[in-house]
Amino acid sequence: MQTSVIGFPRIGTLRELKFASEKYFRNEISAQQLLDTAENLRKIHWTTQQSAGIDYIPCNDFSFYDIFLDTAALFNIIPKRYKELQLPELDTYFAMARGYQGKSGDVKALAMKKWFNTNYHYIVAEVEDDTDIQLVGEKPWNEYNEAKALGILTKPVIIGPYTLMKHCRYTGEKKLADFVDAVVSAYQDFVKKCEELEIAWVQFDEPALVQDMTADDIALFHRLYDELLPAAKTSKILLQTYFGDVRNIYPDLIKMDFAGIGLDFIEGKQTLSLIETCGFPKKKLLFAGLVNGKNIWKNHYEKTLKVLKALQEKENSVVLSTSCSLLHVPYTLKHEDKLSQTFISYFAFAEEKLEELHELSILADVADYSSHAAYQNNQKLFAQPRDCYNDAVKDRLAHVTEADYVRLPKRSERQALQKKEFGLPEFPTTTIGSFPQTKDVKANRSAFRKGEITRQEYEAFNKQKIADCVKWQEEIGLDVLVHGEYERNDMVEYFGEALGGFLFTEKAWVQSYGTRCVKPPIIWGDVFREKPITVDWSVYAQSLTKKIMKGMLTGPVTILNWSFPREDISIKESISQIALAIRDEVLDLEANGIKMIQIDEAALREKLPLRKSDWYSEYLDFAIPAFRLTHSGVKPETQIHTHMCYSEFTDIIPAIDDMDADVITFEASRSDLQILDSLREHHFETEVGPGVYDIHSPRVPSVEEIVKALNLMLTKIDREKLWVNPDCGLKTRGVPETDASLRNMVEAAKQIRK
Ligand SMILES: Nc1nc2c(c(=O)[nH]1)N[C@@H](CNc1ccc(C(=O)N[C@@H](CCC(=O)N[C@@H](CCC(=O)N[C@@H](CCC(=O)O)C(=O)O)C(=O)O)C(=O)O)cc1)CN2
Ligand code: MET
Ligand SMILES: [Zn+2]
Repeated sequence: MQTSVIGFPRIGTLRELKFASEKYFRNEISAQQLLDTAENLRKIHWTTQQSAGIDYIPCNDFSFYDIFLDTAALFNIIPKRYKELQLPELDTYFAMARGYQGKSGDVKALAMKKWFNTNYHYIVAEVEDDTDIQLVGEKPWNEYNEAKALGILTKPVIIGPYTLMKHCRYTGEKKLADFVDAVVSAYQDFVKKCEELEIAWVQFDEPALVQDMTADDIALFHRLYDELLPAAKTSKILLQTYFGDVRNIYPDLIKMDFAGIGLDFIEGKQTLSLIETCGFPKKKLLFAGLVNGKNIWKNHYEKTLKVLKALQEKENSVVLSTSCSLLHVPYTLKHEDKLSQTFISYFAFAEEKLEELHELSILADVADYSSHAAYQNNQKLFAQPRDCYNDAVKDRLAHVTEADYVRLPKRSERQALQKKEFGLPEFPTTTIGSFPQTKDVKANRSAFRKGEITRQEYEAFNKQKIADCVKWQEEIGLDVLVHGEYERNDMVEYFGEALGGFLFTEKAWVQSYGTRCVKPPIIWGDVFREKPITVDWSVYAQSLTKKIMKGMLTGPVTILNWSFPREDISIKESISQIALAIRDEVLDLEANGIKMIQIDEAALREKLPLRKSDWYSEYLDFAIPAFRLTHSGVKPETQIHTHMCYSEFTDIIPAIDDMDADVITFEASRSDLQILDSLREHHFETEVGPGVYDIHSPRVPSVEEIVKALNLMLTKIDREKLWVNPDCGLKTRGVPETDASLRNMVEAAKQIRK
């Protein structure tokens, strides 16, 4: 059986691309040096896949920032304001991704959005009325030729026309429909170019097919491909889907002229039954996504082989594939020196998944695989009990009652009490929690980890940072302060390290956006809190100021969503366990004099199931109560804040209000402020701080700009409910821009109060 990889991590085993790109941004290396690093990485990634015996190796899955933006740029979808900067091609690209403030002008970055149900983010390309969509780039073929020179024949990957069109923003009068002809002809040119180079296979990624599709969507899909497919005469087109099943369009797909169709058998709940009921054409290749591209547990060979055998019995031509790009898992287990072999034996990262693909493809071809060592070893692993259960946790969860999910008194009463308690000015100013994670902060943590300094020295340094941060915030004139989160590497990894039941890794980085990576902890067993986690830091910070210090926690849904979850118990059970652990922390903070506590649920909206029909039954019905469980035990005067990274919750506003927080801050500055209309429409009760500026870019917002944003907000939100804050934490920012931005923000709040 042949094997295929949808996409491979591009950041490098040890994040070489991240470090090179950041050096380039700081003008420490030249563009050529960055390009060289990239070329070298691609070489390693291709040869690694080749030596693992992978048959369909992707190219053009490499990206300096994001593959969606790459596809847009390939087709000249570049807004005028970036072209007008007249920068070299690479810098125009980075200007779209990161914004640009310099000699050539001042433009914000394009919007960034989460990529389906992952913690990866793509850049939302903008189509303007006069955007002339056509093939202008060379990237896929440069990479193809680069691999070819190494003796490796690859399949170029691009975002397919349907997903591209559905995920672009149309900023002028013209709508999606007005660009269909241009898009078709641009993709036809793409295919032609592939044929000129005698490329055997081309992969069109169409994850948008796993979302609910209307009749219009299906018609659009036909419109695009019915004209495009005839252009492919010698090159074969693989229609690749992932993150779910394609139930709305499957019967159409199998009738269309694709040479191969890639389906997700991991998240696609109905994939198998679709094949069973509608069949799969014998003359097409079925790329069966059976090796999980999103989680890090070893593949259970017995289960996978059963599916493969069933597909083979029906005489399908099957290529074994990953369920999605391996971009979403870390690169390799090789550098995990501190995890014991027992733990390691349960995991497979990207490199190890190549091995799984290879082993499975061999087993699938033999009649009796059960006598093979690879199979037997795998069986042994899954047969032995894992040391991961904790009876006390199970018992506690069993005794949670309905009342534990309800905070009293009701919010409107609490809000009145809290107004008196805190005596804050109108439009209180605050931040989301983290302050710049400067070099010294990371170096201190790194030295502590390597055992170069003592715990006392490590903590003394962080305390000094906190003290400086408190002083800094007082000087800027912020109303509600934070301690700055200097002790945290990442908001989720930090709690993962502190909670029982979690494992953490050393080098298992996964790209989140651009050069930014996360190291998701692994939920190994039942989760519990051993001892207070954040209390000392918060109490210390509060002792330094008369102003209110917000305690800072991460909520259970986000901790779960940004970790690698267990596969042996339900997500709901894991989330509930984490909720109880966070509840203990909330109550300890309160008992130690912390009067405002923010429980971040940055990822709550992010993991909403891709199909609306699953939203409540499979998610919100337990995610929202889990959040309430964390804070229902506090006094009426204690103010509970939450923070969400995306404002795109128009369609679940009642659910968000139902979290029963007193205040919510969220990201609104990169998107339009439509959300505000919806909040009003739904009589949203929670006080709100829609971010007044974008922290994902180094650009400093002017006072006027913020005043304008606030004035607009005031047309939609009651004045006694509006907070003033950036749209997310400041950890990725530098000190100078943070200082300037926050001062402008406080000044803007003052002007508005007048
Ligand atoms: N988990 C998670 N998901 C999220 C977010 C988030 O904050 N967390 N935010 C949203 C946006 N995504 C983001 C993802 C990552 C970062 C981010 O800042 N990542 C940092 C890494 C943070 C971190 O853990 N840093 C480590 C340091 C790791 C490191 O590079 N160490 C060096 C050594 C450093 C030294 O000696 O100076 C090394 O290992 O080589 C630490 O502080 O301890 C980065 O990529 O630069 C920000 C936002 C959505 N998803
Ligand atoms: N409190 C966190 C911070 O400020 C929330 C971040 S949401 C990604 O960094
Ligand atoms: Zn955020």
